Amino acid sequence: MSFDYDLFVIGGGSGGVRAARIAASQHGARVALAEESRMGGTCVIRGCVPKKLMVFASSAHVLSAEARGYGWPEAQAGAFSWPDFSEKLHVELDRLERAYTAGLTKAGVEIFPHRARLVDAHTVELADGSRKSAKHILVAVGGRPQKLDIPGAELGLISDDLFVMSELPRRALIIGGGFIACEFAGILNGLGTDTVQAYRGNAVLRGFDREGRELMTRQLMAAGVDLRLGLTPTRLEKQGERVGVHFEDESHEAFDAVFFATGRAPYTGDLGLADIGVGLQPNGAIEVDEWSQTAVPSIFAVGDVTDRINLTPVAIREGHSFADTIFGRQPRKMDHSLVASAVYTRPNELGAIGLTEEEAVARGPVDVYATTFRPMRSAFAGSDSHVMMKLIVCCTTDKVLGCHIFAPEAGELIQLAAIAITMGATKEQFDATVAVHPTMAEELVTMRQPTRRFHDKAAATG
Ligand SMILES: Cc1cc2nc3c(=O)[nH]c(=O)nc-3n(C[C@H](O)[C@H](O)[C@H](O)COP(=O)(O)OP(=O)(O)OC[C@H]3O[C@@H](n4cnc5c(N)ncnc54)[C@H](O)[C@@H]3O)c2cc1C
Ligand SMILES: NC(=O)c1ccc[n+]([C@@H]2O[C@H](COP(=O)([O-])OP(=O)(O)OC[C@H]3O[C@@H](n4cnc5c(N)ncnc54)[C@H](O)[C@@H]3O)[C@@H](O)[C@H]2O)c1
Repeated sequence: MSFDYDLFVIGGGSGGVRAARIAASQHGARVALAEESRMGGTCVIRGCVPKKLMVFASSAHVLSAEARGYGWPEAQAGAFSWPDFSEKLHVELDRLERAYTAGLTKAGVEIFPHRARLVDAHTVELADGSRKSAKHILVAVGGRPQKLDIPGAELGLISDDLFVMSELPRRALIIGGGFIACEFAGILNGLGTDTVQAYRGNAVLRGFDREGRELMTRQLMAAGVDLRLGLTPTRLEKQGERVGVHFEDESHEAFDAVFFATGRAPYTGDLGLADIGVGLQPNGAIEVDEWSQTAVPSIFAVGDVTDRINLTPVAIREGHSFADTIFGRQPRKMDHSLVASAVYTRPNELGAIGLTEEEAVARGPVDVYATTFRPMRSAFAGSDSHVMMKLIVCCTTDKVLGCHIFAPEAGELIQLAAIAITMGATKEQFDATVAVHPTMAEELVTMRQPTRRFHDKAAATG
């Protein structure tokens, strides 16, 4: 049977672009890709990249406060110009979008600027009505932000909206306590918006190490975010130009903008997947095996649409592994067992890899090496900001099972710790590493005595 292409990719985001480019340029496959919106997807256009640039923009007050502590009494951030920043931001995103498109074109990938859906195991239909056949189809359509199912939810915004606002809200509510809620609360607060964050739990960032969560919760409050724990909105209503919000505790307040940061869901509606036998989970995620293959052998899926670990480097690695396996005769699986991540806030970020203390203790036996301290950098400047370095060590193998860092640039630090931990480094090897002094991260190689020992699993968990 002959096909128009060897591979048709649906979705030009992190996973789809990488798979298409590698299949075409390194393995000589005939590849086409459909993208319904902008090339680059969530990470480049409405996620990691604009978010991180906004984190940098929002750091000015923290930096100027530190400068005052270091003998620059007049250091002030001054007024922030959203129009200036926004114009520059969009020039940069346009440049990146062009670079992604050029990379694919150079690799020989044919691009269709349309929405695509599946017709059968080897055929996709584009929004212009044309149909294309392919030996393999890769679904890499990502996810979409989810609002809460409450009356008036249509008055609320989602993360995509932050990057295209014509002006910054004077007073904003962010609903949620996950990655996006914490990063957005930090950004808006840092840019001068009066920011309220409502989270239903008792410490933000569920799933992260408990101590890190508590430090992040305190940091958000200390930075000026009005973080309200144990609170959920029940209804939104129009209140003139503003949005009125009713909460569970029967309180009511008005905001210029309300952002739902309440999770994302795989974007599989109306793709025709179930009709052709592709298995879906209740939340719409495509079911795949360890090779990212669906129940239909010619159809594969990578990235957020599979709801495994929803991070850009994971989508990229899954897409790359798929292309090498299918077109390069180099079978490679993505290993999801050790993936580092970071939450980008100021002054400290939270970086993590591997088991949290709570997960490790439940498995036992483990030793925990942890230190929380005021580093000389913030102490000298007169700030009360505390950092944390933590290693979780298996008592049987001496392997470092987890590392948690709450510190300035923790994203950068955890990236380096992740190399050693992915290589299977032991605590003895961490200890054998000579410190770099004076740094905060030297604590990772100088903690000699366990802070807590959990040798009896029953006692530890009981
Ligand atoms: C605000 C925010 C901040 C983030 N920050 C980080 C971070 O700092 N670090 C990190 O690692 N991750 C971050 N993420 C997560 C990261 O962006 C995603 O994990 C990553 O983009 C997933 O890549 P993907 O290829 O699966 O999907 P996407 O990048 O979402 O790409 C899917 C593409 O498919 C297109 N598409 C969808 N349906 C169709 C269709 N039917 N036909 C044609 N095209 C279609 C979409 O338009 C989109 O371009 C962030 C996410 C958000 C929302
Ligand atoms: N720095 C990063 O790497 C980064 C940044 C942003 C996003 N991301 C990725 O994007 C994904 C989506 O981010 P997110 O912050 O939207 O999701 P999330 O899963 O991290 O957080 C969702 C939040 O919404 C709350 N929530 C969910 N349902 C609720 C309900 N019914 N009532 C009240 N609260 C509710 C949850 O308690 C949680 O605090 C992340 O999981 C992550 O994989 C990564």
